[in-house]
Amino acid sequence: MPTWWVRKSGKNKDDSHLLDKSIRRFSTDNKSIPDPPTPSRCTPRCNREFAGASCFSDEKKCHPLPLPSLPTDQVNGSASVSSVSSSDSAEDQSQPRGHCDVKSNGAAASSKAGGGTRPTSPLHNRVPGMSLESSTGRNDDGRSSEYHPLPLPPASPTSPSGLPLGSPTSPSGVQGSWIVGGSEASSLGLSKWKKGKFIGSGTFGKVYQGFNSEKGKICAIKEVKVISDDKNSKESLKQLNQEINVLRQLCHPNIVQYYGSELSEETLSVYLEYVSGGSIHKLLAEYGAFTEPVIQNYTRQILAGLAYLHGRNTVHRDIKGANILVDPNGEIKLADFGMAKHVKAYSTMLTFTGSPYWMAPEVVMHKNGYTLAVDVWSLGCTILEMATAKPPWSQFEGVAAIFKIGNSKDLPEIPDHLSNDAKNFIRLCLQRNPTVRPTASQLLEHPFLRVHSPRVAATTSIQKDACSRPYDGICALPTREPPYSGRHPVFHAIKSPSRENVRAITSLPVSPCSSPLRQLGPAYKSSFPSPQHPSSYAFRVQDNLAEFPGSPFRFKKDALIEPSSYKAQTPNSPFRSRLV
Ligand SMILES: Nc1ncnc2c1ncn2[C@@H]1O[C@H](COP(=O)(O)OP(=O)(O)OP(=O)(O)O)[C@@H](O)[C@H]1O
Repeated sequence: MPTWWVRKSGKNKDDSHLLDKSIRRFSTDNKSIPDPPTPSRCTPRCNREFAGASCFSDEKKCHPLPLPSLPTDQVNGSASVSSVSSSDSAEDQSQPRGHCDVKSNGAAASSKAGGGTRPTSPLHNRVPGMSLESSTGRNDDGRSSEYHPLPLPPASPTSPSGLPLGSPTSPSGVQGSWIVGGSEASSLGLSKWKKGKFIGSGTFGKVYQGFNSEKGKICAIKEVKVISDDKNSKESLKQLNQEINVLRQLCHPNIVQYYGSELSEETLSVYLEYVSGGSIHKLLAEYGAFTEPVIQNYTRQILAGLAYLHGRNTVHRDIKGANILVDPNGEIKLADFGMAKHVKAYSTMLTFTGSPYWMAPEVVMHKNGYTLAVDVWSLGCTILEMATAKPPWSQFEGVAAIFKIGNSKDLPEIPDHLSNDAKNFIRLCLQRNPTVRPTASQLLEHPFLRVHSPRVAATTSIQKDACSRPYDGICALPTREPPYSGRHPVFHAIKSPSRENVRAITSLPVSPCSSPLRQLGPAYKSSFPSPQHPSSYAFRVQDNLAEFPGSPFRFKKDALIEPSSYKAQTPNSPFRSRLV
């Protein structure tokens, strides 16, 4: 057994001075007024953007936002509509799930599997100065990103040569209406994807089911409204754009597949693989805590997705039950990449991002930034969530929990009924020193994930083979020994990055997550409420600051947020706040 399996948690220096420092940053004149408990969804996140690190403090780094309702003459000659969307070729879309052709440069793949030339994706009508990718029309890594893959359904026979100018946009919000962006349908200004039933809302938009009436395929459409001069809309668009930029480069059976995106006058829509089982969070709320074999199976798949993600130097930063979807076969799909970020070499990520209860100590303490290891901590928390149907530290209110995470040596309670392997696994994930936390790839070898049942092994094997198309010409997926074999998983062409020395791929600005959209009314609430936290409460911000009663933590009002929109971060109070 590798030594790190049995390594005790790294000795934790007394970090109270750091926390004190954090606390001292908060002003003391506060008059917070507790709100009544909120029944809203349990997706609390925090975001602390430090001066200089904030997206808003460095506009150049920000993704330009779509400019809604532009005069028609600005729209690249368009007669009436600014529509930014694109298409993967039919080839891409015709692949079964998992056969993806991920394009890192935004360009259509140049050749078919058979060697022929495949139709390229359309160049979109681009609004001057407006890009889904960046202000320069390039990704931050300098690669051109002139267009997105079109949201064509899998198995779509043809690819469009371009979107028509002046495509009519369907009225958003009308169920069953057509959405601009299809292939042949482009001549009609119609998409093959039809917006269907409402699935749920997140902080930054609503999710609908989409249906392709030609192929009978189903997708999920994540949609954000484009509202001129609306800060919330701007924030949501940034967040979704961030998600697009990360997701479009990923292809893994345990990561929700990106199909394409589209910007119309009214909405930014992202087309995603539809995962019908809902989130782990939802399953826990409906059916209660999972048994150990289920936890084991899900954990293995979460780790496979994470190992792939980390192999691309990308950190998810919001791993938790609500962001992990389960399909009817029990396949896990990591979702909600709005917080995800590529890790830069030697860079320190100082954004305070994530959901408090799942947040790693180094994020809370903002010690020298943080790395891929934050996802491993959150995984440990998610395992506890699966085992107890509650987030870890749930006996504490939001800031008290943050205090506990950041300034104590305590571990969250680990249920006694779990096996020793499971307990050991959790403890490894929850080591306070991130440098001794095992990587996702290493954890795949842990005895806890050893497959005892040949059925589970077969399932895992099928999943691994499913996504066999290369990324950038290199197969980035595990194709040899499955991780449960007890040997180190082999990820072709992926080097597990050293946490201290990760190569920069690109760095995309992370939108602050303090969007008030989390606090808004029913329209923004998920159709599936989180289980009530026993000690939940909300609070209101007065002036610029708010604090939890009896807590030294204070939250500065986000520049973009109306004071009344703040809520406390409890497991069922979905707020993101910027700590200063
Ligand atoms: N690809 C998908 N397939 C099926 N359902 C999905 C998909 N993506 C999201 N959903 C569901 O849509 C709802 C909203 O998801 P979304 O990712 O926008 O927000 P969230 O993760 O629930 O919350 P937040 O963004 O605040 O963290 C959730 O109920 C989620 O389970």
